[in-house]
Amino acid sequence: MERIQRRKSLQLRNQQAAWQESNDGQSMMEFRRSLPAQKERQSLLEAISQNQVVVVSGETGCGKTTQLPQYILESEIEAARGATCSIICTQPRRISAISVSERVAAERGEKIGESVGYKVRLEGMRGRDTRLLFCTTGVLLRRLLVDRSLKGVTHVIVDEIHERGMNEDFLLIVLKDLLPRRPELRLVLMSATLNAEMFSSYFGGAPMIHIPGFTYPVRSRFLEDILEVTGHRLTPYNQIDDYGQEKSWKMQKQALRKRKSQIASVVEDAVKAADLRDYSPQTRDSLSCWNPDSIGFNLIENVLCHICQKERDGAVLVFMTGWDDINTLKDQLQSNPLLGDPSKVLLLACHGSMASSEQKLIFDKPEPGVRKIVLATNLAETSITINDVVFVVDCGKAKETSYDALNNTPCLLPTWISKASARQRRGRAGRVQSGECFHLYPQCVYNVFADYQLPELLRTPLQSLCLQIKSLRLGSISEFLSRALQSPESLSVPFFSLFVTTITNFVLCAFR
Ligand SMILES: Nc1ncnc2c1ncn2[C@@H]1O[C@H](COP(=O)(O)OP(=O)(O)OP(=O)(O)O)[C@@H](O)[C@H]1O
Repeated sequence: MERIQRRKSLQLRNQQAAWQESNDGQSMMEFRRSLPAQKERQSLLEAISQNQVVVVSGETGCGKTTQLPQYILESEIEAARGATCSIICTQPRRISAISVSERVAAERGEKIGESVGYKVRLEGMRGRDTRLLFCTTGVLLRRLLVDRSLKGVTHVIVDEIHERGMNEDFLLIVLKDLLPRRPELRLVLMSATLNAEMFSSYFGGAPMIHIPGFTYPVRSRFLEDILEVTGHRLTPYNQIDDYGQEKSWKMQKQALRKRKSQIASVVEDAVKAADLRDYSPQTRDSLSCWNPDSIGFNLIENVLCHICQKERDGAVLVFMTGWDDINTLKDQLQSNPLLGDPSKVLLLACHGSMASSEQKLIFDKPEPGVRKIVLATNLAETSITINDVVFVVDCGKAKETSYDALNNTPCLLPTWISKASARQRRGRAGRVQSGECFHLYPQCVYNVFADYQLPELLRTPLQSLCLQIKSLRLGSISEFLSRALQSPESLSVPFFSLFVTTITNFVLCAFR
C-alpha cells in the first residue's frame, strides 16, 4: 500500500512540475505570482506546518480563496505527500464552491475532478485522485455527523468566516471539539476582513497572518453623484416598486417595510445633516424625496440605461435582495426598449434557488456588442470572479432572517447591509480591470452602516436555532450554544431548550 502511494505521490509531483514548466503553465504562474498572497506564501506554509490553527485575513482580490488552498496542495505534492494529503476548503455558497474549484483546476492546467474537485448538495465533481475538495459549509457539517474525526483529512480551510452564517458558526464549534482528538489535522480560517482577533482568541490565540488586498481601481458613486450624472429625478411617486399587484397591496407592503426598517430614523437624520452644497438644486430636491425603504426599480432602470448609453463596454452586476425583486425587475427591464432588446443586452438572473447549471451562465461571455447584465442576490458577493464585470450596482440591502414580533414568527426581510458587505460588492468590479460601483444610497447613509453584519446565530429566532441543533444531532442545545464564538442570550436558551424537548416528546408520542 505504502509503495503504491509513494508511486502515486511521485507521479503527482512530475505532473505538477511538467505543467509549471510548460508555456501555458509559465504564464499562469506569472499571473499567480503577481497576486499579493504570493509574498506571504512561505510564511503561510510555515505557520500552517507549525500550528494546528492559523487565521488568515485577506482583503478582497488578494488571492486567498484561489491561492492558499493551492499553496498547501502544491507544497504537499512537492514534498511527495500528494497521495496522502486531503484538503477540504469550505465556501458559504454552492456557486462559489463550484466556480472557485473550476478556476483552481484551470490554474493547475487540469480538468475539474482530477486533483481538484467540488461537492455541493446533490452535485459533485471529484475523482479518485482528488486531493483538494471545495464544498459548501453545510456539506462538511453533514459529513462531520457521520465521520466525527474526519478520517484521512489533513487540512480543513474554512473560507469567508467573517460572514458568520449559522453553518459556519456551527462548524467552528464542531471543529474546535475535534482538534484535540486529531492533533495532526490543520485548520485554516480565512476572512476577508480584519476582525481576525476574535477567531484567533476563540482558538486559544492562533497566529494571524494578514494579506493586503488587490483590485484595479474601482470608482464609487453614491446616490447624490448618480442623480447628478444621470439627471434622474426622485419624486414621492416614482419610488414605489411595482410588484405588479394591486396598488393598495403594494403600498401596504412598503409601509410595513418602513415600520420594520431598523436604521430608518438614523438614515433620515444622516440625510438631513449631510452637506450637499456642491450639488445642483435638482439633486438636493430629489434627495429630500428619497425613500430609503424602496429598492428603487425605476432608479435601477435609469442607471442601467445610463451605463448602456454613456459608459464603456463591460458587464454589469446588480445586487438585489431576493427572487421577487429580481424577477419583477427583470420583467420591468425587459419592457424597456433598450434594456429589453436581446441584440443589445443579455439579461441574466442569479439566485440561490436556481440550479447550479443556470447560475453558471453568469460566467459566460456574451456575443460581441451585447452587454451582459446580471441581477443577483448577495450570493454573488464573495469569492466569485465574473471576468467581464466592470460595473456594480448596489441597492444597499439584503434579505436577512429576523423576528416578526407582531406575528411571533421568523421572517426574511430586506435590511441594510454592512460596510463590509458594501466593500465586497464593490470588490466584484476591478478584479481583472478597473471598474465603477453605483451605490443606490447617499454617502452619509453608507457612513452609518454597521461595520459588520450581526452573526446569524444572534439574529435567528431561538426556536429555529434549537430545532436546527436538534436536527443536526449536535447534542444538548444549551451546552452546544455555550461553546459558540458568540452565544445567544444565555437566559433564554434553557427556556427554548425546554420548548424543543417538549415538541420532540410530543411528536414522538404522536407517532408511537
Ligand atoms: N475565474 C477567474 N478568472 C479570471 N481571474 C480570476 C478568476 N478567479 C480569480 N481570478 C483572479 O484572481 C484574483 C484573486 O481571486 P481570489 O478569489 O483568490 O481573491 P480573494 O482574495 O479570495 O478575494 P475575495 O474574498 O474578494 O473573493 C482575482 O482578483 C482575479 O484577478
